Amino acid sequence: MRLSLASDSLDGVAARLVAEVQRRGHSVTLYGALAPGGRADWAWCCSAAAKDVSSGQSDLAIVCCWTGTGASIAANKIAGVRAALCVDAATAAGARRWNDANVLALSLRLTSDRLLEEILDAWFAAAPSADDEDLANIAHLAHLES
Ligand SMILES: O=C(CO)[C@H](O)[C@H](O)COP(=O)(O)O
Repeated sequence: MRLSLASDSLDGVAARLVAEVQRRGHSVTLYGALAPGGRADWAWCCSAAAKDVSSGQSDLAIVCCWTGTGASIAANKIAGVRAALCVDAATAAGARRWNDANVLALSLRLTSDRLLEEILDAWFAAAPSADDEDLANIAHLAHLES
């Protein structure tokens, strides 16, 4: 898959994130502190990664900041984006399955190297649900956005 990755700093697991995503065979487009030269503030770099998903340039995005909150808020401002701040593997799997989340937001403060691997494994393994109830929820999000 094509992934856009953004982080406002190289603290914590940000650098490892790039390697872990590539190790899983995905191509990456980098923003913020992951791509020196670009604007690294969380509102800018995380929304830029989310715009790639909205435009179809990327399949998914992963956005990071110290808390993960700014990253998720910025991404969720972009049309068609459903960003989920995940702190463990079960939450990441649920976000993909029930929320059809197309952007994963991570906290650099909370996410250890081990946790990163677990979250990414769960995130990539899970697929959006085809249940009517789940699809209705996602459709309602689109309605709220329109
Ligand atoms: O968590 C964040 C936003 O939600 C940012 O990573 C945090 O505000 C960055 O702070 P600083 O630029 O002082 O390192």
